[in-house]
Amino acid sequence: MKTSIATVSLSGNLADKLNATAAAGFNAVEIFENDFLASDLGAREVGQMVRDAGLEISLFQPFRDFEGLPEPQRAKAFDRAKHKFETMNELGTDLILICSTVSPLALGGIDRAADDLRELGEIARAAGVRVGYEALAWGRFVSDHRDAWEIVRRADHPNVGLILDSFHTLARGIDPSSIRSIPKDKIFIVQMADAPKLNLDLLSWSRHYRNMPGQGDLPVADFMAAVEATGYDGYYSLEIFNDQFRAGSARQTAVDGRRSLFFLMDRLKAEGRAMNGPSESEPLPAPAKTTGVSFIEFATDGASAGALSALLVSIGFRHAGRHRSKDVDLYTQGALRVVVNKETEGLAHSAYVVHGTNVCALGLRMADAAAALKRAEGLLAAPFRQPVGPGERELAAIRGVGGSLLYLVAEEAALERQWEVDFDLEPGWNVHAGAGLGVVDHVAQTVRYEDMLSWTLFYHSIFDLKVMPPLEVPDPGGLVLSQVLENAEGSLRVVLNGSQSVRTLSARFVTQFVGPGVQHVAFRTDDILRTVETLHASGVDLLPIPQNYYDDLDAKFDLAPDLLGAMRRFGILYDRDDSGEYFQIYLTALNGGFFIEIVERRGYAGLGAANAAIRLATQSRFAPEGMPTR
Ligand SMILES: O=C(O)c1ccc(O)c(O)c1
Ligand SMILES: [Mg+2]
Repeated sequence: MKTSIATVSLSGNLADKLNATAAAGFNAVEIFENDFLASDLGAREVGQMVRDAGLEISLFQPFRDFEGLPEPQRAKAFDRAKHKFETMNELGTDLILICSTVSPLALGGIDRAADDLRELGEIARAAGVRVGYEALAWGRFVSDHRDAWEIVRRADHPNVGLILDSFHTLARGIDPSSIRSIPKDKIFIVQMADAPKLNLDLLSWSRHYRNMPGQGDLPVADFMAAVEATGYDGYYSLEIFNDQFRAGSARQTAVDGRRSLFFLMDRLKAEGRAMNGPSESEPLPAPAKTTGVSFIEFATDGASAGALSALLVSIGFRHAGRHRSKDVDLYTQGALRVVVNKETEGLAHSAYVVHGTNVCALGLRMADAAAALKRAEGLLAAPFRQPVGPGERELAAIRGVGGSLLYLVAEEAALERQWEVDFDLEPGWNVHAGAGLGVVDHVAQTVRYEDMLSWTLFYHSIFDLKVMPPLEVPDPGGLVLSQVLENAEGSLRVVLNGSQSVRTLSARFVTQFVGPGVQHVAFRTDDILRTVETLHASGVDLLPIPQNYYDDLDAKFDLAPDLLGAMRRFGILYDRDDSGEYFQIYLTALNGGFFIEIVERRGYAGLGAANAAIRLATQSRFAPEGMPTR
């Protein structure tokens, strides 16, 4: 697959955009005219800069309001086009995009447009360039690729072809299978974009809310499958008008873009819907089948480790062993494995220096870690290796949120004897029931708002995680966008939170305290009342929940008085739906804002969204020192 991206999709100046495009490994770039006009380099120099970056120019665009004009505007439009053809020769590209006219002066008629394009095709031929015609979804006379194709067909000129853009076709609900019968040689380039379903006029929707294929709600896979059915082997070029991307990191957006194209193409290959030409690689291993969190690793130092281990012990963990060669301790409870790393070098230490005490790594358990690593690398994740001592296990790892690590732990490696290899363990280290916490229920990572789509794509493309409908949760300081990703069994749930407001707890965690990373971990118990009583006895500070909440629960659900009484006393939150019942408690946050949640599920599949606003309001009242509430 040949990949390309339009400069309009990326932030920064032209040099930033080209560097980001090249670094992400694209073959080519579409030069948006404004990016060229705003550059202080001439066309030849820009062309040279593109080639020096190892890229080609797939397209120069857009050229507006060309077809169907009466004289004298018609002659003027042809003159304008001739001038652009000269610029194209200097840039070193042979393809220009003409988008369907929105001019109030233009006259309709398929043949009139076809005649104009044929005449332009002759001029283009003389200039050694080609023109591609695209139907804008809001075009005045032409707003459907089928009409654009009919015009191109009637123009019947080798230098005139069609440009397809998934947004314009899919946003209007046009069936993409109409593409299948278009001869591939007449498709000059294919532009790819997705978008979330919104009730907005087509133009505003397109100019502000496009996103990478797979990040939105349009059937982009069906569109691409239809293009593949023609045998098309030209560029797939991302053209993403998005306000967040324009403000975000060009490098990140470019990587996301290429990842999204690979992800989509890989899905088509797996479904037998891709062309699979001779130069195409094999499909990647299937999305990694996960089975849960194997371990959690904290980075800390000698001075801060005391508070962390006291917290762990207070909720039922016990110190289970010391690493044989590193300043690393293991804490266990049920099947939970928590690693506390106080090393003074290596990644954990850098993570501590930059972020303070924080979760620097997560071990994800999966059926086939080697295949997962191959898939992750194929989807442009950054692999990570660090030195291991003699005889110690080496786990595959990739970089995740905030530079933290995701260890890809094969089921066999998650078995207990592996801990015995690396650690000097206490007798009975793995049979400690503690306060009844057994497994990790979910892990919540707070990220910058503008990175929400990026991390969603990261998890969704590499692992077998479904993207649940995003939620907006009110915090007293603003809204928090919350995105859950989970596997079919519910054994791995990752929550991504991000907030545009600067005053929410999430935003302050990212900007003032830890930075992007794990803000909370939820452990699961089979008996919330027993767990909460154990915690109470060991003096754990639980987040007190307002009594109003319980009055409301009482009115809403028919709860046994004893149970409701215990919930009131300890601050247990509750939810019930068709799937079952859910109980949650929160510990007050550590300095820096990291906190622990404990849940019990009785069949329940959700994450207690109905309680999130109460919890956030209470947390912001009880924000620890170092986390000012204003
Ligand atoms: O929004 C526009 O005007 C515009 C311009 C060029 C394109 O290729 C496109 O898809 C949209
Ligand atoms: Mg387009």
